[in-house]
Amino acid sequence: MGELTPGEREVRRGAVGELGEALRDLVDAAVRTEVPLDRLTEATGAARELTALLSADLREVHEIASVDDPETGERWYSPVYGPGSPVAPPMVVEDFPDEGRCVGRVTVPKKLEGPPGLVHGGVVATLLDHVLARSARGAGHGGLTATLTVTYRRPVHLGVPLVVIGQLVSVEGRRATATARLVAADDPDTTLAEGEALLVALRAERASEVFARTGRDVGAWTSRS
Ligand SMILES: CCCCCCCCCC(=O)SCCNC(=O)CCNC(=O)[C@H](O)C(C)(C)COP(=O)(O)OP(=O)(O)OC[C@H]1O[C@@H](n2cnc3c(N)ncnc32)[C@H](O)[C@@H]1OP(=O)(O)O
Repeated sequence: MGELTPGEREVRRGAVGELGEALRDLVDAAVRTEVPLDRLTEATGAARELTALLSADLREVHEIASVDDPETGERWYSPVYGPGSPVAPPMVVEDFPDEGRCVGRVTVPKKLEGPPGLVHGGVVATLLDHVLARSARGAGHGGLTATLTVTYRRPVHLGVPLVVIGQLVSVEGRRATATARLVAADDPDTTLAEGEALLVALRAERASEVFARTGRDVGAWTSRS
């Protein structure tokens, strides 16, 4: 699909979000179902039909979605916040660029379980990584995560509203550092997990190489975004 007009993009974003929500419901049912074997077989056939329907026109793996905005870095299929992603929890993020801060709200579903009833540790790291990079990005210091330290202080439960706060701490040339906390919405004083990251902005020529296969100008990952 070629580039969309702003109006077309808005309409398609709405449809992508609706499909994403339906697929998240499907994934939730798939990981919680205890229906008999014949129902599982029937569902497998229906899932394969749905795959064929969507596969009639697919992007290449490096291609950026027509609903995305590569300049701002907004990704409609982000595994963290993408409205179209079946695997995203999804997290809803509010940006406070003047304060170098962003605040994510998320309730982690069954599909992202680690120990029984608890959020997988890699998912906790992913949520923290997102707000760490995003707090810097929002303040104009786009970059890739070079180091990420996660401290798991308390078990994080599935199905509980969580708040994840990212805060840009310092910027020195192409390097930025940020810190993040994850808390339960109803107990904001108890830290469940915390993160610290070094984010390094790509040099412009390196960004051109890294993102060459997307065929687009991806400005959001350099310090000039
Ligand atoms: C709106 C939506 C917001 C979305 C947010 C999404 C968040 C997603 C975040 C991610 O998942 S990013 C993906 C995971 N990360 C990567 O794939 C990064 C892979 N690593 C690299 O590409 C390079 O190693 C890296 C860009 C991090 C650094 O390579 P460079 O060649 O640009 O670094 P260079 O060697 O020139 O070093 C630049 C500076 O950073 C420092 N540095 C680099 N890596 C470091 C490191 N690992 N530890 C400490 N310092 C480091 C280095 O010392 C130097 O400091 P100085 O400027 O003071 O000399």
